[in-house]
Amino acid sequence: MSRFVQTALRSRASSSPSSISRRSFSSGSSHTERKVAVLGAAGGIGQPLALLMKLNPLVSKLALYDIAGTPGVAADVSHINTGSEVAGYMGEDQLGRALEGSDVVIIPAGVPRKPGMTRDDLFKINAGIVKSLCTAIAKYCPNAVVNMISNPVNSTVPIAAEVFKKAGTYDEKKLFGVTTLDVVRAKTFYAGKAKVPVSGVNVPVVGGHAGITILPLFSQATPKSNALSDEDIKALTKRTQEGGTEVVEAKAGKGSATLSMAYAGAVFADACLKGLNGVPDIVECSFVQSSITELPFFASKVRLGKTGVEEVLGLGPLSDYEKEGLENLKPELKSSIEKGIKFAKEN
Ligand SMILES: NC(=O)C1=CN([C@@H]2O[C@H](COP(=O)(O)OP(=O)(O)OC[C@H]3O[C@@H](n4cnc5c(N)ncnc54)[C@H](O)[C@@H]3O)[C@@H](O)[C@H]2O)C=CC1
Ligand SMILES: O=C([O-])CC(=O)C(=O)O
Repeated sequence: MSRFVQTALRSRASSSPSSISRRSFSSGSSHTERKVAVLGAAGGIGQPLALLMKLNPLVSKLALYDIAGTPGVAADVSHINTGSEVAGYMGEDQLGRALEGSDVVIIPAGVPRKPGMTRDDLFKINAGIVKSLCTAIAKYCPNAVVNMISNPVNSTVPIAAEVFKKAGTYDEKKLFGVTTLDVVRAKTFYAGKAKVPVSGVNVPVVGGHAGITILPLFSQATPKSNALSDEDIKALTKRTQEGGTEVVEAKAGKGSATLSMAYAGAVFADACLKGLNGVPDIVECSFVQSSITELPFFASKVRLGKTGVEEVLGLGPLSDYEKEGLENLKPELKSSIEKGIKFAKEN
């Protein structure tokens, strides 16, 4: 079992981060030392996410953990001449050291979907993986901000909350389900249909992260477009809700979104780091503990700050179509949340 070879590769380039990285993940104080750990770092999401975090000037230490494959990924990423120090950790006996001192822990560990599966079909395997990783987080870096990518997010976030509660370390301000890919897709699809430059587009996406629980609020999209009919909005909503399935089917058995997810995960982690560093007015959508509906967890816009969630923002005015979508998603989201809580309580 423990033939795990430790690999701690350290590279600290003396040069400052490249201009590319500065453009990609901008501003904020880059002087605060921040450690980011990626759990599942050798996977389809983990590898490009490790690359993008290595390009982020706000990161000073990058810990790459997986049950296999991290020595190669860490060696590779560590040669990039940006300022952060990279270390690879492999196997459970090295998890503690990977986590110690982390400010942000990103979790893309677990199995992805194949065609014909729902995200909930991943519960059986991923629930246990998330539970054990969160148990270690509670022990080794209880104050870290946690970015949960592993599916089904609608259940894995409640599992994490229960694990932290049991350990006495739960801080609802520090637990985030990463729903940024839904926003990324909504922006791209809206810009394409409305024929506006995507760089200026914003679309809030609320609810959860599976099928109809993903509710893009195109009525609040900016810039406003008068070119879109009700039918266009319905089609954009459906495409956003099924964006993950579109990729799963296109990959035809070779997994789900990895590159766009790594991008989305890097955008969200960058926002968390900026918030921690005191950069004002950082707002992103995320699946968090919430009281804006009757459900205990809900995705909406949140303001990020020095302690994590500074404010959970309300839903704002909804169109009739969105109001209907909101009511329709609640039963499924409620049952996914309850499934996660039940699992964590019984295991
Ligand atoms: N939140 C979101 O928007 C999205 C979530 N996902 C989810 O992200 C997860 C990962 O997807 P991929 O990277 O494509 O899968 P993958 O199979 O390519 O990579 C998963 C990695 O997790 C590792 N792993 C398994 N058990 C582990 C453990 N106990 N500790 C640490 N690492 C462990 C594996 O060794 C593997 O390297 C899936 O659950 C997928 O559904 C995927 C896309 C979007
Ligand atoms: O669809 C999947 O299984 C992966 C995922 O969450 C996404 O791409 O949004």
